[in-house]
Amino acid sequence: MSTTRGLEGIVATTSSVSSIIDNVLTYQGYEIDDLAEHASFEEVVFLLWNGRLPKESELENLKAQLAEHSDIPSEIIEQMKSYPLNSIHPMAALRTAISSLGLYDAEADVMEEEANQLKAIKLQAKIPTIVTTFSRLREGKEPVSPRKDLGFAANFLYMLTGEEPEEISVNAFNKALVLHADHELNASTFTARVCVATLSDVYSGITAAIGALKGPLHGGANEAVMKMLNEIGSVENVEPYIRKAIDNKEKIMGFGHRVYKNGDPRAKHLKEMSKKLTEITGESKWYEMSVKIDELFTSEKGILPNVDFYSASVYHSLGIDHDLFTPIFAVSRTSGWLAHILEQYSNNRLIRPRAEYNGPGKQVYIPLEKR
Ligand SMILES: CC(=O)SCCNC(=O)CCNC(=O)[C@H](O)C(C)(C)COP(=O)(O)OP(=O)(O)OC[C@H]1O[C@@H](n2cnc3c(N)ncnc32)[C@H](O)[C@@H]1OP(=O)(O)O
Ligand SMILES: O=C([O-])CC(=O)C(=O)O
Repeated sequence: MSTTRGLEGIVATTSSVSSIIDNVLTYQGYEIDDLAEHASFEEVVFLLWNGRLPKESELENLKAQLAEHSDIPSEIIEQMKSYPLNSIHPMAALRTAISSLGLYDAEADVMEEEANQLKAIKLQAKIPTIVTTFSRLREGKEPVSPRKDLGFAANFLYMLTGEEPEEISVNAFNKALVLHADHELNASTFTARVCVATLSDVYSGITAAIGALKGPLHGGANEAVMKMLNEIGSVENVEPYIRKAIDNKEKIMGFGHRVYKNGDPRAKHLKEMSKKLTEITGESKWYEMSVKIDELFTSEKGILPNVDFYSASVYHSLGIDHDLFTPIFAVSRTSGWLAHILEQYSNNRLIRPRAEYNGPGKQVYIPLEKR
């Protein structure tokens, strides 16, 4: 047996959900550049789950279903009120609340295809409400109920603030959701597939995936980028900060990728959005600092920014709390996780690789009193 650290380069499944070939990312054959430019998040959800773009009536139907299921059980709100609201990370709250949500779905363990499709709708519809409810509760405010007449992106921003968002914010947020929706066999998606391949339920799969996304080497990096930008504080401080980090062999968050060695195709869209939004907020420094970090780190190390790097200044410009960046990633990626979960069920086999043993040789048991 031979091993590959971190399963690098190992092809672990076939999938038609998304692909990364020659640095080009596609969802069901549609290039990300095209989708980022033209598609609504709801269209992308339909695409990922059905393998084709929706017709107008199909899109309306999906939107209506998402709106219909967007309220969360009052028990979940009550439970959230009992969380230690001001000391926990919203990703921990989200992981717990999604797991609890399964308790209130009488069909959680029903394995028929139709039941699983309905669970997918419910989860996609409710995850924004959970994230925004948590955010409101910890601010000591009443949760804002979802508005059935707003689209997915607008409704999220509305539930967060209680105010109808401006079109420019909705468009930017929609594009960010589209860009984060799926990404082949990334760590959290693989986690979801491993979980449901035991024929465990959809809620377990999404809960497991949230746990994997939370880490700073994966989805948690977007919040870590904003922390770094805050620490640096000004464009002048970029160079000494980054040079010191390079000398100390520290990681620069938001850079590097297991698959993309020539750059993440999503980053340019977020960079452009960061430029526009920071100009509007009058806080161009976040964009300028990001560009300077990018130029310096790329030229010194040849390591390029990933999706998490410029998304930090984008979300900050939308007025979103920094520790909600990763939950927002989860709101979008739930669509991809669900597509992969449904695909896994449709052609399932238990996922169970091997480990090469490197522990001690044969040992003889020594009774406790003689050790
Ligand atoms: C949505 C997402 O999940 S995108 C990724 C988000 N994560 C981050 O931004 C965290 C920072 N980046 C990283 O930690 C890594 O680049 C990962 C985890 C994304 C990819 O890891 P791997 O594929 O294992 O890359 P690996 O660690 O082998 O990197 C190769 C070399 O580049 C270095 N490197 C990679 N990324 C970085 C970075 N961000 N900062 C500094 N050095 C880095 C590694 O230290 C390693 O150097 P070495 O060969 O001298 O040991
Ligand atoms: O694919 C990966 O390893 C990480 C990533 O960029 C994502 O999940 O979007």
